[in-house]
Amino acid sequence: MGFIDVIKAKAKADKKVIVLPETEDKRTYEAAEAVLKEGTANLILVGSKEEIEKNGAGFDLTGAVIVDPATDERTAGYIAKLVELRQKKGMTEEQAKEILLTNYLYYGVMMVKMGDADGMVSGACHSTADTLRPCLQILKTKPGTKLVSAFFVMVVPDCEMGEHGTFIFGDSGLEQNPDPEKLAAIAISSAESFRTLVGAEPKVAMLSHSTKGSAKHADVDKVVEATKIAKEAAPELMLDGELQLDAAIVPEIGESKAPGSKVAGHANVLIFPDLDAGNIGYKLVQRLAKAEAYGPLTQGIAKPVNDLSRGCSAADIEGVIAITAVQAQAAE
Ligand SMILES: CC(C)(COP(=O)(O)OP(=O)(O)OC[C@H]1O[C@@H](n2cnc3c(N)ncnc32)[C@H](O)[C@@H]1OP(=O)(O)O)[C@@H](O)C(=O)NCCC(=O)NCCS
Ligand SMILES: CC(=O)OP(=O)(O)O
Repeated sequence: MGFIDVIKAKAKADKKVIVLPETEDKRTYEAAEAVLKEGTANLILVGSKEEIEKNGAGFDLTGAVIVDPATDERTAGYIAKLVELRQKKGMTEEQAKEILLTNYLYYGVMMVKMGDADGMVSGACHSTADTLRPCLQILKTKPGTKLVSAFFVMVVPDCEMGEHGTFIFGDSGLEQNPDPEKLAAIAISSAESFRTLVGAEPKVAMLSHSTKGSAKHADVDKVVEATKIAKEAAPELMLDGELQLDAAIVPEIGESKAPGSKVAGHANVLIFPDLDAGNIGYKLVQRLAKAEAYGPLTQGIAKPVNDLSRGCSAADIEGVIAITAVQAQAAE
């Protein structure tokens, strides 16, 4: 079985409730129909009942629960809770009401916060900033974590590198220019995500345009420092840097450029030095190597809420729903 089939089987074994707030997008219904048919999750669709009936016409949504914020009896409680959570940021009751009645992403996040759903998937027709901001503001980081970051699971066809073609790319979605401490935190979280989702031992490469001092620049120094911090914080983790991409994943190049490294040539978790590299890198592999790309998935957050690219397909949404359900199982 491939990566996503294993994830779907896990999701089915202990079904979770996932919220889909993008009820204006046809791909949401296409994905919802497939998820309900396969039984990977129970679904809540958030939006105006009339709009959902109109936009979802022609799809079999049997079993999906429709939640209309304008009429749902929980809305008043969500408004009060949002005010309580964001009062220090100046949020008034009128503002909270306006947000929750008009922005279904905020409503979906409040359903997760209040325990009325186990996770949320959004981002097919909203930018990453608009998708993740409500999660960061309302759900916050999970205990023991200071940083939320984002990663992709990449499944490259006909590839023996990584974990038989499966990799995690981090951060490819959220932290724009992480300093060494943040880069180290992204690496450690990405290793944990790899264990949870791929079920294999992570081998983490801290990527750079330099391998073991072959180039000199402040950008290289940042990755060297991040590698040092990560090794100190997680000495048991197989992690090395700074490594160029070829040295990280091609065994013979790893051996020649970084002899003696346990990670070089065998990395399955790739940590990019900044979001430019991470976001461009995942899209290159997705589009040119025709890899499956699931994400941006979040890590370090209190409850699972995951993003999508606006370029995603319904099958990508279906995959991310199953992954979100498995993250919810793991968080229990
Ligand atoms: C996600 C993002 C929107 C957050 O930044 P922002 O909108 O400027 O929001 P703020 O900095 O005001 O942060 C909002 C809240 O989230 C928190 N936060 C922001 N980044 C965080 C992180 N990485 N981890 C934990 N909390 C974070 C802040 O502390 C703040 O909390 P508060 O409001 O309770 O004080 C921003 O990092 C971003 O735009 N990232 C790039 C996304 C993108 O375009 N990706 C490319 C496509 S995938
Ligand atoms: C992940 C990502 O790049 O998202 P989008 O394509 O929506 O900007």
